[in-house]
Amino acid sequence: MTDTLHENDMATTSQAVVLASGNAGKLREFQELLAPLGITLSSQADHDVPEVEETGLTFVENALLKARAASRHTGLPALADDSGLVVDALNGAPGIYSARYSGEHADDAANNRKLLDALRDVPEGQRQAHYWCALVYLRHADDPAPLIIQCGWKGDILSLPRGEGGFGYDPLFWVSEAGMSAAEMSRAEKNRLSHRGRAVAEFIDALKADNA
Ligand SMILES: O=c1nc[nH]c2c1ncn2[C@H]1C[C@H](O)[C@@H](COP(=O)(O)OP(=O)(O)OP(=O)(O)O)O1
Ligand SMILES: [Mg+2]
Repeated sequence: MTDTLHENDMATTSQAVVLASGNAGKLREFQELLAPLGITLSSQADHDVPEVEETGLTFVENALLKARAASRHTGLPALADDSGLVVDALNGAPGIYSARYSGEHADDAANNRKLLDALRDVPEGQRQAHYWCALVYLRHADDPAPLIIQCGWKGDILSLPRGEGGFGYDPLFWVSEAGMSAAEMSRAEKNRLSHRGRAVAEFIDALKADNA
């Protein structure tokens, strides 16, 4: 990701985009990741976008639903992220249900407890997982050719939480090449390695090509 602006970035500077998410952790990461581009990111809460039901069966379907609803409501281009944790030993659960794993209005702590419980009898060495991020950008609500980027991030599920940073399942997500959990990383380190950070880097390139 570049941190300087070039001439042909002008079309992307001061571009108003709505982030179709109600997740404060995601919003913070997106603001950090997109700040160098001069994109003015507002959250859907700023526009009173009603929450859309995530009825898709894949991350990408849900990201499309969220982006379309936010763009329709605001008249702005919309960026949505549908993401979650895919655990091999659980046949891919919690997957698209990651946010709702322990109930419809689940919080991160309850979801983490449920994950630890589900993996109680799964030994070290069999606790592989990956985060997945589907990023969708709609130029307008009826955009037939959205920008779609998907990235994963491999890790292992710990038996006890570690670290205070990040959000969601980060305290249980061990990244062996970094020797720490995602919640022990600096924000910059997580953004450099993570599913979302790398998807946003690819998105920035795609947006530049789109605006060129
Ligand atoms: O980097 C991450 N670090 C930790 N946990 C993460 C991460 N990325 C996704 N996750 C978890 C959080 C939530 O349990 C689910 C996302 O669910 P997802 O529906 O995409 O988001 P959400 O409902 O929290 O907000 P919204 O749909 O309004 O964007 O995956
Ligand atoms: Mg959601």
